[in-house]
Formats: sequence, structure tokens, C-alpha cells
Amino acid sequence: MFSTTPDPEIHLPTLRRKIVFLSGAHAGRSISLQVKSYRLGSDPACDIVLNDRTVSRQHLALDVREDRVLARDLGSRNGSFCERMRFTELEVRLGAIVRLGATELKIVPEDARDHVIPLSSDTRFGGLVGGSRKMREVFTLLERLAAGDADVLIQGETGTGKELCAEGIHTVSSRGKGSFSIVDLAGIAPSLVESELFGHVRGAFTGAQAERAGAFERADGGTVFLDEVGDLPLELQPRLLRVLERRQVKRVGANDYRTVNVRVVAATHRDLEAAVKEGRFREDLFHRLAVLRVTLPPLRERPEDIPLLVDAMLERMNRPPSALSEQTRALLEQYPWPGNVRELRNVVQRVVNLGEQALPEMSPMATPLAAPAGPDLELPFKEAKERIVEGFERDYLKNLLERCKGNISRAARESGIARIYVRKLLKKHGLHGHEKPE
Ligand SMILES: Nc1ncnc2c1ncn2[C@@H]1O[C@H](COP(=O)(O)OP(=O)(O)OP(=O)(O)O)[C@@H](O)[C@H]1O
Repeated sequence: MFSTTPDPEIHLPTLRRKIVFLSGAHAGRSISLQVKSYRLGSDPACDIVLNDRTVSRQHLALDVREDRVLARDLGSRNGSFCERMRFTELEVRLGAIVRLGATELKIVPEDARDHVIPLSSDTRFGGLVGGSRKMREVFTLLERLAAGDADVLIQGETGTGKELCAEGIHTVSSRGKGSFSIVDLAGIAPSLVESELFGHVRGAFTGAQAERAGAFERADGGTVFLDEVGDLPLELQPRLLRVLERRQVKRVGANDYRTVNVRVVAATHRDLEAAVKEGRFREDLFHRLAVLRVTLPPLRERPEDIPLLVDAMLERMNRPPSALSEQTRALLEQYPWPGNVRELRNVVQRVVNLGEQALPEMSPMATPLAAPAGPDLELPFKEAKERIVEGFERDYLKNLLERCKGNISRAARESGIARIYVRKLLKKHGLHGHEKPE
């Protein structure tokens, strides 16, 4: 006979959690949580007393269990919100922001570092506009690091404002009066990148008829913005590392190094850590670049910025806020904006210039900026043609990418478009390809 021994009881260690207060009278403080129920409110009899006049006496119940935290609004006057949605009952995800009155808090693992970044009092940094918590945290970081002279890496999806951010850092810094030189590494043919960055001597290669300084030398005393640094060819990466570590450049074909006085701000929409793991980006260069990192959040994570952004865009176009109807504004606020602020700007410009009938279909499933079914014969010829071409380009590229599994070289071959132009078109339409070998 077989005897069965019961499985030993398995005890999973309980995840220890704490509340961190992000705003309100308790901002910066944290309270460890045990497995039990808590009442939060302004009543001194509550387990967690909130000194906030906008919080009800009995506002929220938190039921902390071994594996999850449940929250229940206790019929509060001003309501309880999680990630901007009002709720009566919900399971609170770790890290999600809960708001009661003017008090914002989140529940995080006990050992999470308390890094409550104070919110900037400003809703702008250089040309960047944003009033959301996420952007005001970014602004605090930018204000601090712009004052120094260290190199910076900016990460974020396409159209999130990486270039504006770099320009802002330059303008606010002590180099603000120096030059701001942009090198778009995704838009330069690989054979020209080296000379563009480091310059060349006469006769260094066919076509090098005169000596030329590279971007680092040209920006001496100022800032160099390396856009899409993740696209820098592997063989040139040690040379960038040398610039970052020693501020030295050697022109193509020259024997000697020249010293430059530049600040380097680099940006990428790629996951550079993944590129390092795949051997496409040098680890030493990544660590050197990533000492000061700023991540710009996608627009879908901060829809509360949309009204502010739209107003700023209208102002730039010399149009009053009333240039867009409430209905259009509401639609703009609901859309997930895969092309981020750039896409929002394109739509706002289009609607302001062509009228609200030019608003593309904005359902979450719709293709943004999809081509209209046929030419709008009421429009001036140039605009009607541009709209058709834009829609055609986007549809064509999406289809091409799908067919070529995102491979840019193959897409260039199959379409007969130069690779550099394919890259430019992808960027224009907020689409992504890759250069992985086929
Ligand atoms: N926070 C913002 N406030 C105001 N304008 C913004 C903001 N973010 C982006 N924009 C606008 O959106 C457009 C795209 O911005 P930018 O070129 O800086 O994005 P990017 O992240 O560098 O894009 P890419 O990765 O495609 O190069 C610009 O017209 C810029 O002015």
C-alpha cells in the first residue's frame, strides 16, 4: 500500500507594503501597512487621520490582505479616485495613485525607495507644456539637471517632446548663449554619420573636397543633441564614448585629437537596455550615457495635459481657445494618441485650418489620420492633395512594414525607396521599423 503524506503547508511570505503620501499635508510621509483593515478620514478616530479639509471624516476603508489591497469609499462628500477614475470599491494596484480630496497617495512595497519627487510649481519647461503630476515631476528633474553641466539621456516614445526637452536643457543652462546643434542619427546615411559627428580632412574620402568640422567641434561652447542615439552604428560607439569621457574628437582622415567643450544630450525612443542585451549597443556607452536619465511619459498616460497642450498650440497659431468646440476638445481628450503630442499638434492644426469636418475619426479603434475616402473638392488644391498624399503614405508604409516584418532594409528594397527616406517617412508618421538582420 502507498501511504500519502499530506503536502507540507506552504507559507508564502506576505508582501510588506506601505502608503506613501504624494501631495496634501502629509506629502513625503509614509506609513507601513499590516494585514488588517484601515479607515482613512479627517476624523481623529480614524486609523489613518488625514489633515485635509477636503477629505470627509470617514472617507475610505482599506482592507489590506495577504495578496491584495481592497479600497471602499465610505460615502465621502468629494469622492475617492484611482488614476483619475472615481470609484466606490476597487482593488488597488501597487503604485496606482489614489486621491482623496487634495491628498494623493500610493501603496508600494515596503522596501521601495521613498522617492517622492516634489512637483515643479511650473507647468512649462522651455517649450514643453504639461500640468500633470508626471510632467511636473519631469520638470523638477529638468530644472535640477539643466543647472549642472552633465550629459543627459532622454527617453520617450516618438512625439513626446524629446527634442524640445533637449532644447530646454540647453537654453536654461549656462551654455544657453552657445550653439545648440542637432544630429539626427536616424536620418543620416550610415556612411556619413562619422563625418557628420567628427568632421573630416580634405581627401579623407571621395567627395571630401574641403576640410570640415563635425557637429561636436561646431557646437564648441554649446550643446550637441544626438537624436536617436540608439541608431549609432556599433563601430562608431567607442568614438562617442571617447567624446563623453575625454571631450576629444578626431576628424576622419586626421591623426590628431582635438579637445571640444560640449555638453551632450542624447535621446532615443528605443529600449537601450534591450539593445545592450542584444549586442547592438555597447554596455559601457549605455552606462556613461544613462547617468542622468529623463523619461518623457506618453500622452495616453497624462490625458489631463491635453487641454493645456491644445491651448498652447492655439496660442502659437494666434487663435483663441474658442477656435475649437467643446465637442472637439472632448474627443481630443479621449483619444489614446499613439503618435503623442506631435500627432495631437497635427490634428489641431488640421482642424483649425480646415474646419471641424477635417477631424479624423477618433474612436479608439480608428486609424489616426486615416486617409479620407476621396479628395475633398471644397479644399484649395494644394491642401486637398496634401491630405490625400499623407493618408496614402501612412497606409502604404503600414502595409509595407507589415509585409517586411518591420525590416527597414527590406522595406526599402521592396518599395524602391531609399532607406534613409523610408526612415524619414516612418518618423513623420510615428511608425517604427528595425535594422535587425533578415
Ligand atoms: N510637452 C509638450 N509641450 C508642447 N509641445 C510639445 C510637447 N511635446 C511635444 N511637443 C510638440 O510635439 C512635436 C514633436 O516634439 P519633438 O520633436 O520634441 O518629439 P520627439 O520626442 O523628439 O519625437 P521623435 O522621437 O519622433 O524625434 C513638436 O512640434 C513639439 O513642439
